[in-house]
Amino acid sequence: MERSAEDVWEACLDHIREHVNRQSFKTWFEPLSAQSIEEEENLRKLTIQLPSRFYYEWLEEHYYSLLRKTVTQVLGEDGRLFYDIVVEPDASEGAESSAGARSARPNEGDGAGASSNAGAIGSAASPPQQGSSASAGSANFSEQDSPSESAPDEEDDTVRNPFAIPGIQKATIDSQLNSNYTFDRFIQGDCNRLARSASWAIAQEPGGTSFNPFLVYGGVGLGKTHLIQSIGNQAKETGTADTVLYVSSERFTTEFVQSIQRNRISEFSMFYRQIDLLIVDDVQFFSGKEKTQEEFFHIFNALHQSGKQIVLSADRPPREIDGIEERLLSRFQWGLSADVQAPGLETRIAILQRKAEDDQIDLDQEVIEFIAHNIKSNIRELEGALIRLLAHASLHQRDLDLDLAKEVLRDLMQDVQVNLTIEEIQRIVCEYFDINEDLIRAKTRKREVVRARQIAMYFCKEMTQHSLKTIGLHFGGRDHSTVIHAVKTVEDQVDTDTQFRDAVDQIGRKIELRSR
Ligand SMILES: Nc1ncnc2c1ncn2[C@@H]1O[C@H](COP(=O)(O)OP(=O)(O)OP(=O)(O)O)[C@@H](O)[C@H]1O
Repeated sequence: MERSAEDVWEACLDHIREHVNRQSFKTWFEPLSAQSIEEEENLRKLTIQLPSRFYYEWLEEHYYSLLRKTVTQVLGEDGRLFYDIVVEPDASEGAESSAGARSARPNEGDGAGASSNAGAIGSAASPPQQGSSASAGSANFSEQDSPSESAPDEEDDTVRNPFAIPGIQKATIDSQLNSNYTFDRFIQGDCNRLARSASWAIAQEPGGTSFNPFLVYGGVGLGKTHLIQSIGNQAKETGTADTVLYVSSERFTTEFVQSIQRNRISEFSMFYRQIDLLIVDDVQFFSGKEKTQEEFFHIFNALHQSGKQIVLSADRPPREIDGIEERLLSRFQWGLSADVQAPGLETRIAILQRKAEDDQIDLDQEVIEFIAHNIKSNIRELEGALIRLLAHASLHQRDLDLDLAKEVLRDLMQDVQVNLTIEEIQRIVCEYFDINEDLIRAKTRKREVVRARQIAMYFCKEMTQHSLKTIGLHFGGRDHSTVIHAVKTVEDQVDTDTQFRDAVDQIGRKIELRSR
């Protein structure tokens, strides 16, 4: 008799339960539910529902192999696991896109915070087959043997309204916001007080304060994206802005270039002029891109003149951003610029406590304090330490106690290469393969360039604390799923190809030597 989706997923859960600890199981697997089981093209496809995009990213990063093995065990070699991210409650429009998500072409409506999406895990030894997607948070993989990468941005031809939800006729704009980035989850401290207060004021009355534009600046992983997205989420929730859009400057640039290629500049420009609250992350990436700056300048003026709110972030004060035209730089400073700094001890403790609470992790205060005492530079590292601790506890079936924290942090300290930058890794990898560095940031899919790009992404993930998003951005605006795919491709090939493994080892040693 055919087994129902629930039965199949139950069998999967039984298998998973044996391989993770109780805490991890409760946190990451219990909230998932089976949606459907289908036979298609000789594949047995089990679809499960995930409560949020965050789950998708977490499962992909931490439990990919386990899920792959589980699906093989339960469904056989032809088994495939698909994800469907449940429509988030505030996204009423998402219901329509949810239905279309699994049949949509890759990257239709691509973007963080889309209300639905789906990804796939293949049970065979190869990386997952293509999962159709309506969100940047979804899987979107290419074949293992293919030299091409899965770079959703490159395949997207929906320039007309890049952020519209597919299937909806009127210009319903998907805000691209991550619903986890809220004020509620943002811990205030001396390091971010001004930026946080100004953000809150703006969210109450977008365009109605003198903080327009509002620019948040500061170093890596200090909460800029979280804060500026909180403004968008809050404004949407309380209805102070109808049309909110979050976009990275890299994504803006890519869409702009595509609109030129497709002769659709006026549509591009019209699209941005409809936004009531425009949030642009990492504006330093506009540096040196004259045409994009010009377009952004006009959009900025149009929005500002009609009282619309503009929120920006940068990794340094506006005056220090090179390669941006003076007229744009001066506009960046019209309103308010506020910095975020590295958090002090109390704030670090509060952040860890909050994270543990949100993720329902039982953590002793002494463990929290130990992490907070030892990880000082940025909040992403702090989160990284907590995640690592969870992963170790889960993988080695250990208690989350101080002893484990000490072991894990020692490893972490050894792993993090001091001052190692993404650019440095790109340079070393390109030198090794004797290719021009610009190529790995360009769109070329030549086999040798793709290989170098994937290896460089792999080392950026392994040896720096940058987020997948940031790594992707440094490789010509690729998104985080491309980085995940690159890392898996390299890991798989290291396992099967000794020549390739030697090359990766040698590059790893070169990076280590130069980064000390
Ligand atoms: N004050 C805070 N309270 C709670 N979580 C925070 C805070 N600041 C940052 N975080 C968390 O730290 C992580 C990194 O933050 P975020 O991505 O916003 O940093 P960023 O400054 O934009 O970094 P980058 O420059 O690399 O883009 C996120 O998961 C975010 O939720």
